[in-house]
Amino acid sequence: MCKAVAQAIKTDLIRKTDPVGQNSQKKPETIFALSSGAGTAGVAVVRLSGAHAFAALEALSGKPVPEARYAALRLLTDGSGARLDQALVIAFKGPASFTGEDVVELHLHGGRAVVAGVLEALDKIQGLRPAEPGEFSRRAFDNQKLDLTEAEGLNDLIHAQTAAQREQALRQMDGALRDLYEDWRGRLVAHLAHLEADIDFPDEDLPEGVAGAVRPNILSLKQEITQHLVDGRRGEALREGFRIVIMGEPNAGKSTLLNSLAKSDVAIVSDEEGTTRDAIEIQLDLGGYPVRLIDTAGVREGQGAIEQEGIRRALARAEEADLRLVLVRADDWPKVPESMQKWLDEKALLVITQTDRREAASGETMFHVKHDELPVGIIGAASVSAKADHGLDELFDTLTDHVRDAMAPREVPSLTRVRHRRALEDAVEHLDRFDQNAGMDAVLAAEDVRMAARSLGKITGRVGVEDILDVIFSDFCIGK
Ligand SMILES: Nc1nc2c(c(=O)[nH]1)N(C=O)[C@@H](CNc1ccc(C(=O)N[C@@H](CCC(=O)O)C(=O)O)cc1)CN2
Ligand SMILES: Nc1nc2c(ncn2[C@@H]2O[C@H](COP(=O)(O)OP(=O)(O)OP(=O)(O)O)[C@@H](O)[C@H]2O)c(=O)[nH]1
Ligand SMILES: [Mg+2]
Repeated sequence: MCKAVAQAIKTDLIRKTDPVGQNSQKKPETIFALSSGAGTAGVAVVRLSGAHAFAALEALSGKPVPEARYAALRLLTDGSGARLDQALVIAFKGPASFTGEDVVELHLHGGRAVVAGVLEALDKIQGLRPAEPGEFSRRAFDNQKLDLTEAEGLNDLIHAQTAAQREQALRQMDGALRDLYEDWRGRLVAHLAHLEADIDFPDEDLPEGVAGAVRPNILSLKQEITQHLVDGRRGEALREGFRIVIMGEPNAGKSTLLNSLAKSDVAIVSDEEGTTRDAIEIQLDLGGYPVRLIDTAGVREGQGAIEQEGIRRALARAEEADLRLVLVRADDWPKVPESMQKWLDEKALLVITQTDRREAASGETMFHVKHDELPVGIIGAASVSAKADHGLDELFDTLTDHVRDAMAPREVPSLTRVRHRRALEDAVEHLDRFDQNAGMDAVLAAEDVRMAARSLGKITGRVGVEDILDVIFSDFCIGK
């Protein structure tokens, strides 16, 4: 019975670790799309990929395809002979191309009529059709030019807004995450081979069985994965933007601070309490790191349904913040409003606002926060006056330092996506189960390791991902 199970596991392992692409049977159609950005530019690039790409170029140019990977100037005309453009064209012979198929690039003049005319002419050619979003990258994946982490890195690079995002995306495209996850998977598969051999041919010299012997190795691997999981969201924050939420009572000066940091008049400011209702989000680049700065409704006992909903949203944003700026008016300090006390924790920076008013009222020349008045456990404190333009540069620098600390790359590449996080959590769960089964049931223990290896394989796309591929690639732009 055991042998049958072991055989089944082995067969499954071999089948499931087959790269997905090799199972795709039918010849894909030839696709085309505008691959350069939307809007008029000097040059626009239309890309074709598939078996009919070269024939299509011959049809448009009326000439033989130029030598692979050499640019050539060609007059393009449509089926009725109307001139479309004097274009630079390049052919890439598969498999030495981005997709692994025959690829043609048409470098056109960027005008609307040129691009539209060429796309229309291509659409009329037999065997060609417009590409779906991400379809070029999907083909590169199917032809093993990219694994999923590299494809996701490519998509991140296209959307990178800051230097640090670009750096992280390039690192992922270089295969940094693939190497890390494949290394872990490879080690699990090696352990699995031993476990399965032991099921077939038990080793009488090892009373605990092989499961007992490989247990320490597997547990230390689990430890490595767990360590990677608790990196404080740094890679994800870098991809999505680090969320800084401004919160406080009405009239604390939240919207004023947002406008100061944004250096732009984004949010309405007034001395009426409850001015801001919707959360207002802006994007900042702090030292190359992407930040989403969010102004929220002042927290108090809400006056009416709309304000109450605003406050509910404010608290929801505060909950998911990476950093909270908790604003307290200098006039109130050192009293902290009841509603803000619970938010002064290890994710909070206390910001004392409107110091000019307190100085005017008390005659203090320079307002200072006394160290022993600060709540324990918070990140730090700052004091500002928007009116006197005081402390804002310092706050800006403090935020930049904090954001850099939170997102700067480390030696080991960071986790960048929830999809990867879920798969790694699954793997850890299976390894926990292995730990429980190891001394008791060799067959179950082997199965747990196999499942953990499968979870890791899903990240790079080695196994069992057919169902999620459409979701992943449809997130890409058309032409990519
Ligand atoms: N004009 C143009 N520029 C572009 C792209 C493109 O597709 N076209 N790229 C699109 O993303 C990026 C470059 N990426 C590319 C990646 C691989 C191959 C390629 O031909 N690979 C072959 C040969 C490799 C080699 O010669 O070293 C292969 O992998 O076999 C081409 C472009 C950025 N710039
Ligand atoms: N003197 C002085 N007044 C300020 C300062 N910052 C903000 N104010 C004033 O304080 C009032 C409230 O400012 P807002 O920025 O609208 O306050 P808020 O926290 O966004 O208020 P709500 O949106 O109602 O929750 C406005 O009249 C501002 O002009 C400051 O540094 N000094
Ligand atoms: Mg406001």
